[in-house]
Amino acid sequence: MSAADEQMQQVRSKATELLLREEWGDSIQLYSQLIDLCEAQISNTHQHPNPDPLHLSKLNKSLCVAFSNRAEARSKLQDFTRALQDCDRALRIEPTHFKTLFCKGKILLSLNRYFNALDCFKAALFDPQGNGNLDIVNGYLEKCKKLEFQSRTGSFDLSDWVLNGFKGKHPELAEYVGPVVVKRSEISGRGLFATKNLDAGTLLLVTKAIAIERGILGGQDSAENAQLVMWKNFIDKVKEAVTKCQRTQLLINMLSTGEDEMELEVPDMSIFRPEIEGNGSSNGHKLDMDKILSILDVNSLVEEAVSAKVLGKNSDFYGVGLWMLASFINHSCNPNARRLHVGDYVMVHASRDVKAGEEITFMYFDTLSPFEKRAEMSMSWGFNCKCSRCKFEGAAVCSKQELREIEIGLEKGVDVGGAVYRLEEGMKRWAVRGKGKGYLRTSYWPAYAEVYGSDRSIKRWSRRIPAMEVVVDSVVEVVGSEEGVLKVVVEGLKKRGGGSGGGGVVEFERAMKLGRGIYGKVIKKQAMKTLLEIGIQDQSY
Ligand SMILES: C[S@@+](CC[C@H](N)C(=O)[O-])C[C@H]1O[C@@H](n2cnc3c(N)ncnc32)[C@H](O)[C@@H]1O
Repeated sequence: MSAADEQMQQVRSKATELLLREEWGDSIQLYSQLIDLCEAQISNTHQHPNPDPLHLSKLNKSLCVAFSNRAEARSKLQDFTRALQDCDRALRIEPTHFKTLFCKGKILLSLNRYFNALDCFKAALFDPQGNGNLDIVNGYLEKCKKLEFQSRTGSFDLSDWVLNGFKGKHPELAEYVGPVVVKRSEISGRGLFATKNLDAGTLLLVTKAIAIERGILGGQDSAENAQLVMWKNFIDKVKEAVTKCQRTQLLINMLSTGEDEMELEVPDMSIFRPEIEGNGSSNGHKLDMDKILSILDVNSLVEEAVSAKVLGKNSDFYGVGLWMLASFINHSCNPNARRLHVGDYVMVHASRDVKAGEEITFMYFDTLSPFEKRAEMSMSWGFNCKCSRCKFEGAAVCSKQELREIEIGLEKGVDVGGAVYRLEEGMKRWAVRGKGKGYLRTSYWPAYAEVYGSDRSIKRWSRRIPAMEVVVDSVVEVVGSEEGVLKVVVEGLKKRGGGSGGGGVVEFERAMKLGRGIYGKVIKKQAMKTLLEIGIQDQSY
């Protein structure tokens, strides 16, 4: 054995040992050395007048395996762009190399490039080693097919998981871009718009977080600290994601920093489709950390644990993340969409019927509150809300003083029934009708909910204030389906002893429609029925 061969042998066995010990960073270094040694030897051999074909073939085999193993180590460190480059270099030497095809398939799958992943797993079956791993490869093939179908058609079904109380591993999801397009918005900068008429519950998009950080918050002081630590970790994760993937960097750079939004470019929808290949690594590009921090301030979302709330569990769970296409959705206090967090994915669906061309909006903060409170929350988000409801309530000068008095009364603990009555009478005097009435009822919904939830209040006020169903319908017209509203409807059904087969059939149907707006069509009708019936029976709901 030549000295060069011996040196290669030593580096190879050390690199393999590190790979087996899962010391990814160090094994990458050694495989890089091995690759250099192999390439130098191959080039030397080619310079020989009579190169030994057997030796050359062995060297090529070694080079292919070194690229393949370095790809595996890089993929473990989520450095997918460079891992894919290694896979391609290995496959140029040996196009059916099983281990490389398998590794490349798995990387493409985690990048949500289902169709390309499918091709890799299919090709892996042609390698003799593929036959030995038939079950595993077939398992991946099936998974790719399922996700590719979901991503193409938007057919998701979360019924079993939801009915199971959101326990256990969440279902596997594909990314999906539904009937939506990014366009210039009258609210601010760019926004997302419906490309066709949609009914409540229609799925609009499913997208995986660029980065996410979760934790459990303790009491007041420790909660603030925990939140700060989580925010720092989250920034580090985003930084890492941007460094490792140029596509991520390009996408993040398209997001708003909250300033000069009218100047921002309107992206083509193709950039949100995961099948579009990124172009190389982001090495050499300088990160503008100040810009990224502003982008995170403006676009990060806190996970809403809808599942926990609906089941009556109030957890200290907190999660913050960045989801790309969802970042183009503007806020409105008159929203028509909701988001549901499932694992690292966010699913956005219509929370009421939406017309083609209408802007898709969801709420960044609680909109079941009065104008002034919403204005404060909007300012803490760094903008002055320009939605239709805020424009209406901001301009309703005649009623402002009286509304303020109602609010102060509620803060001081006056009889809520009296406050609701005063508001309803006020709206008659101010000639507020239609949607305007819905806007104000929504702003004071917690007071209405308290009245409808209390037997004593209802007994006293029911003849002087509108029926619960009337108010629910007008509030839903404004904010779409909402958990707090559903809760009041379910409470009403409970009191009547109603279920799907009980007395309140119309009320049950109303609850079903609300449920669909909250969860979307990803929960099938029968499962929604069962979920509501559980809620009606559950004392803690
Ligand atoms: C997540 S981005 C939404 C997409 C953004 N319009 C864009 O062009 O990228 C959030 C930013 O959009 C603007 N925005 C969202 N909703 C708004 C609203 N209701 N009124 C005014 N500005 C809003 C604010 O500048 C906010 O910081």
